[in-house]
Amino acid sequence: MTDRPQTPLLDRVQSPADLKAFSDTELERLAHELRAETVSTVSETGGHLGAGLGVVEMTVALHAVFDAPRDKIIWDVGHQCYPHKILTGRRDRIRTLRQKGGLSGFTKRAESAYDPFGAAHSSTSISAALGFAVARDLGGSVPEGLGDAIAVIGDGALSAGMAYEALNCAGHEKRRLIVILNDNEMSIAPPVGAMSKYLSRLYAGAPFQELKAVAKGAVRMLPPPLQEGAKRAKDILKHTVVGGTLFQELGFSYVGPIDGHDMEQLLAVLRTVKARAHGPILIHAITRKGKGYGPAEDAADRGHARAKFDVLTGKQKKAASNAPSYTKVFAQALIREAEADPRIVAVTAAMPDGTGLDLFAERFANRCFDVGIAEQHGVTFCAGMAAGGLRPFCALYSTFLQRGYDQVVHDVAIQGLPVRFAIDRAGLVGADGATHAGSFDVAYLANLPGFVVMAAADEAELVHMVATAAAHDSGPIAFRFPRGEGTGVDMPERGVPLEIGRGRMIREGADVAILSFGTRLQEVLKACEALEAQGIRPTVADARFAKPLDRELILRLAADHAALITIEEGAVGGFGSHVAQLLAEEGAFDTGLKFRSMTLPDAFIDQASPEDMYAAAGLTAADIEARVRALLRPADKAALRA
Ligand SMILES: Cc1ncc(C[n+]2csc(CCOP(=O)(O)OP(=O)(O)O)c2C)c(N)n1
Ligand SMILES: CC(=O)[C@@H](O)[C@H](O)COP(=O)(O)O
Ligand SMILES: [Mg+2]
Repeated sequence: MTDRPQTPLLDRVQSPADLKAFSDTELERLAHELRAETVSTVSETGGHLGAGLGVVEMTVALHAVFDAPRDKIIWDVGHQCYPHKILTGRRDRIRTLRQKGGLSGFTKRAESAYDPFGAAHSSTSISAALGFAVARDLGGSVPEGLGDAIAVIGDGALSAGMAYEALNCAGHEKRRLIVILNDNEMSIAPPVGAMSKYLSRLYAGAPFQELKAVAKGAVRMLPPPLQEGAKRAKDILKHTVVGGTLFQELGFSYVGPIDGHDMEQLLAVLRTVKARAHGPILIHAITRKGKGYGPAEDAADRGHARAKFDVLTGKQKKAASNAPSYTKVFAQALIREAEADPRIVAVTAAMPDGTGLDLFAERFANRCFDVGIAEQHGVTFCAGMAAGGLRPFCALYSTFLQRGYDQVVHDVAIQGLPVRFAIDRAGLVGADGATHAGSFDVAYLANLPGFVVMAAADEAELVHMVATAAAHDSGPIAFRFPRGEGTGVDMPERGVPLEIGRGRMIREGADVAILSFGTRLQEVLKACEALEAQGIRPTVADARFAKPLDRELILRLAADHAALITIEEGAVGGFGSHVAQLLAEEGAFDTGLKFRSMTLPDAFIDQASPEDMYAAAGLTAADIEARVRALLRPADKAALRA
């Protein structure tokens, strides 16, 4: 535990209502305390740091001016919500963030009435806020009441198509709706794209400088007509920026740019907007990611996410690694393939570090594309490049690929285009919890005609799968691998393409066959040791492919064993379901084969360590052992041995 900061004002806050009694000067001091409390918390828990530090003043000002939970404050992504959680009655549990049984690292409806809408994937806030605004206007009813709807969205999140769909609809609806654009000129990596440049231009000029200069007189900076009444609000708001803005063209009143760390200015703007605004209004606040904590502010990622760290130095407390991460192995394998094949290109959707494509970009700057938070575009962009004769690798987290599913079906699969999907963060990911679990990709890809779907059992297998994907030109292909370290196996210099649809035998036994798909293989092998000690001899195979299935291998396992168990790090409807379908079609059950499919349960699993999450999912070595024993009742075992 670190030395906790002194927080006399914060100590008086049980709920946002307590902020109403504070003077503006006290609110400013409260923000300092809240920032210190946030740093201290994340130093103990790890988690998302920089984004929360950047909205400390905004959080205080919003809660001081508006009346949550009646007013709905919707944080986009939710990774910046720790200060909000501290102010909304969760300070006593804040140091349980992202841990088993603790607070979620994101906003979550089940956790608090102050989290009116859950998030963790980006760019949903404006749509959700507009939904609340319509519910308010059309007589919807919720226990806390329905007041203002306020979306706080980052400049990075504003690169996603969904945000524009919402702005477009909100501008048309003309309902009172407040959107705060928290512009810190950062995504996780530096932001990309023309929109980002446009936002910079909006505040690069004189107006923001003027606002800064007169920060102390922020009320006066608001165009007088705003104070005069609603009928001229639109005009007033327009004057804080030179010329019209895209947002105005979309039907929003535009206020800004304002200094998102200047409490006086924030309070003045929010109070005026609250009192006067009609229709949709966008407040453009300029902030700095990591604000107020040197080691975060000075970091290239402005302290986006951190392991536990020392507050004084910012040094993170990371466990030493025993093996390279799957992500790095993927990136290096892709670089090797790309050295040999100039047609290989790679796409990331705002996650260059997370997907390892930062390494690829260092080597092949003009063959690597960061499209921003735009998974849908990223998928179709790859489809276009594939149609044009390139060999695109679309590197996405499993959970974010969900965003691009229609594009996968309509633009890639139906056209049979050879897009290579490198699916990182497959399976349960730990502290980010259910929103980030890579549970569904096998289920939603292996049902698509023409798709090849692979899962790596270890990092050497991953290298071969990268090579397999590079060589596969006849249609779409996907390979999945988990977050974190590999197993430490010997690594090949370069991958060798696998035969499509062929699994591999790991060990020959007799009593039961275990067919593994993905990295649960390590748990299977551990279970086998325990089973051997009890006189049970399992056969183990690594399926490698969920599609096409290795029919020959599976039918042989079924024929040679009384029982067959599949195991995977994916939801029901994935690999095991396809195996069951094959066995049923081939009549394997008619001859009495016992079959079980071990998958993730039909439930969303809350955050914990990956190990605890897999225990909750019933996919550990002990679970496998128990499943085998339950299947092979003593009578069966005796018969098998005879
Ligand atoms: C659909 C989706 N893609 C990718 C991510 C990963 N992600 C989380 S936060 C983030 C950056 C968001 O940038 P911004 O909205 O500007 O917020 P900031 O962190 O700068 O405050 C990204 C890419 C995500 N959460 N959701
Ligand atoms: C908020 C968000 O979506 C990302 O910051 C995510 O938490 C990154 O996850 P990894 O740590 O697995 O890269
Ligand atoms: Mg940002």
